[in-house]
Amino acid sequence: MSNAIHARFALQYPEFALNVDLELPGRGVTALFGHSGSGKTTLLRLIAGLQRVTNGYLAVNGQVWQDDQLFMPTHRRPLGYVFQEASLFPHLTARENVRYGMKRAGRVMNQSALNDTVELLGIAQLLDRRPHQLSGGERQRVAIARALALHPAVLLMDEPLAALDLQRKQEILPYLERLHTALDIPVLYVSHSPDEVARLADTVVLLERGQVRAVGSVIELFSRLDLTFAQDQDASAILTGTILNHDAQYGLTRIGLNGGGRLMVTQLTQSIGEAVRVRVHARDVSLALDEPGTSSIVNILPARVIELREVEPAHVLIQLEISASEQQRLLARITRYSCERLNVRSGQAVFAQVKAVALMD
Ligand SMILES: Nc1ncnc2c1ncn2[C@@H]1O[C@H](COP(=O)(O)OP(=O)(O)OP(=O)(O)O)[C@@H](O)[C@H]1O
Repeated sequence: MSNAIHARFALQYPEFALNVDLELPGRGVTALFGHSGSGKTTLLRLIAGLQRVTNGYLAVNGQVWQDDQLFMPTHRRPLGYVFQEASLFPHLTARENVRYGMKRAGRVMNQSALNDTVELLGIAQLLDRRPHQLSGGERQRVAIARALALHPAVLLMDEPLAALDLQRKQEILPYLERLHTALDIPVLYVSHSPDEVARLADTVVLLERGQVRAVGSVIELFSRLDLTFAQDQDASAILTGTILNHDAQYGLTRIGLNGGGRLMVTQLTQSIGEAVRVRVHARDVSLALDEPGTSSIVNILPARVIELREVEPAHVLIQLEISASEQQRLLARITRYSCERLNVRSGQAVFAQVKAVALMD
């Protein structure tokens, strides 16, 4: 089902108004992204039924959870909710906490589904421990397993990494990354971190002051010059491709970009043919009008200038198209001086020189 969640809510606080009408996909991770106070948590709580407004409408997989006549209470909604801090029962082991989730669902999760969840979150070694014997990241993984044990129709996550330090975040991210491919239910993931969104999201809802500013694929929204992602110091674009080969002698991996073009990155562990997403920061991309000859930069991609925008007095952000058929876009951040010297204009054919590439999955 392409659009499995339909949510329409209007809410008015003395100093804040939320007004959304959203159709969201039935699979993959949808990030609810926005700055502090933009209404992310409020929207998640409305979907969970933890907060109630009149005239709201919510349907998940064709099942109405709220309309003018009906308001399904939270405990009857088939959803999993993961909070900023794992709210595990302190007197129960991790296994008992997960089983509690199953019992609450009123169903017995079959052993193989349970094993899959335990495997997905890598918690097999932790099942006999109590919450105080787990790190913050481990507790969150158990909390996610418990939420999944409810057999939810949707998994709601409210900044599940916010309470963790950087090291714990790094530990848990690979488990969260698996969610978009492993689960066949939608995940709504509240975040105010572009890094997390770039790594984890398939779809993004960008909220600004309680309004939906944009909805679309993470790839599309990151490369748009008019949105907050590109206006950030860490502006970046996301490219998709597959592993072509590894060069053990130089410790490099070659990636074939979807739609054409190649990128060389430091050696990866993925096998040949595997799909990967890479993130390229705008500050790591420079432009040349002619194909550069001898250069220490190995990644040079033919591109076409789509759009330019001044971001600060001294810099210009440029959106480049690498492949028209696959909608592969790059961002380049160059000085206004260089931009004028090269006389960069939209529609122009250029060469993008990519200094560094971060791999995401
Ligand atoms: N019960 C309430 N009464 C009045 N105002 C509220 C109430 N709850 C939230 N707000 C206001 O609504 C706005 C949105 O809050 P919300 O928690 O949804 O934002 P958020 O995007 O999740 O922010 P953060 O990233 O800081 O958690 C804020 O300005 C907040 O002060």
